[in-house]
Amino acid sequence: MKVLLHGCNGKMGQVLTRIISQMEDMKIICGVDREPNKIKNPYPVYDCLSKVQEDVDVLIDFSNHSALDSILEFGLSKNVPLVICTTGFSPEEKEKMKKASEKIPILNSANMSIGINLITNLLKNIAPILYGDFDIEIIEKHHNQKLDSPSGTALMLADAINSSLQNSLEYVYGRHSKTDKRKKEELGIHAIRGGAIVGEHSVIFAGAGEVIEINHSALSRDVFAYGAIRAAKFLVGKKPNFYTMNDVLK
Ligand SMILES: NC(=O)C1=CN([C@@H]2O[C@H](COP(=O)(O)OP(=O)(O)OC[C@H]3O[C@@H](n4cnc5c(N)ncnc54)[C@H](O)[C@@H]3O)[C@@H](O)[C@H]2O)C=CC1
Ligand SMILES: O=C(O)C1=N[C@H](C(=O)O)C[C@H](O)C1
Repeated sequence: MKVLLHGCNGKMGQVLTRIISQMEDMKIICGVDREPNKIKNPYPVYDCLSKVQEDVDVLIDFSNHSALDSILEFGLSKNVPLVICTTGFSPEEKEKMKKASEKIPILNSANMSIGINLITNLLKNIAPILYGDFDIEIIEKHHNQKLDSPSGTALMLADAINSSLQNSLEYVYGRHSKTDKRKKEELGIHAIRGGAIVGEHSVIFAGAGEVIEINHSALSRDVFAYGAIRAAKFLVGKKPNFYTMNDVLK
């Protein structure tokens, strides 16, 4: 399988470079990064997708939401499936992704780990049982280089809870300057940034007499890279559609 790695010189790009270099059934044919010369890679790196001439089977993206238009244009014009792992997309950008997936297979997930995707499903089952007696809050912690906040995963977990409650919740991002009491329909989302934290998410159900906390810690970035590789293998050969990690794990 021939891979184009978009965002190849970033933290995730370099983890994928290391892992795929040890694989026999996958090869990075070329990379794209807006800082193409930052790192010496064992494959050619271009500063934009329009310079790519190589034939590839799949594009894996860990870059920045601002690159979405060029990624969709590349996928649509060359009929290349896209595994989009970047976070921080606006609702309009997510809509563009879904529209493009009518023509090419696109897989998008804010978190490529098995654990977070299992928790997402679990939350859809337990939130309707607990809601009413329990207040729901999400806390996420990440390294000090992360650009988007709250994390894509925190939003994905919040959306899973909200969709199981007929989208009746109001997201409250932090509580700074708030002077009124918490309302039942609030879903608090809180972001912490520091050091080298890879990625930690807690969903808290706080009741009058007990607290349930569901935690996930990524111990290294390898877990996301292995998920992206699994997603790429899943996506090649699939019909045009919008896929998530749930489809991969089914
Ligand atoms: N879905 C998942 O499981 C995971 C998603 N992520 C997301 O992946 C993205 C990248 O994460 P990191 O590797 O930690 O970030 P990073 O900042 O270390 O790397 C991003 C790379 O993309 C490049 N880049 C930025 N804008 C670009 C553009 N317009 N065109 C081409 N290249 C561009 C940068 O030069 C950099 O080398 C973030 O959005 C992050 O939240 C990160 C880890 C796991
Ligand atoms: O930027 C990161 O590092 C991560 N980003 C993703 C997110 O925004 O949820 C996933 C993971 O937690 C690491």
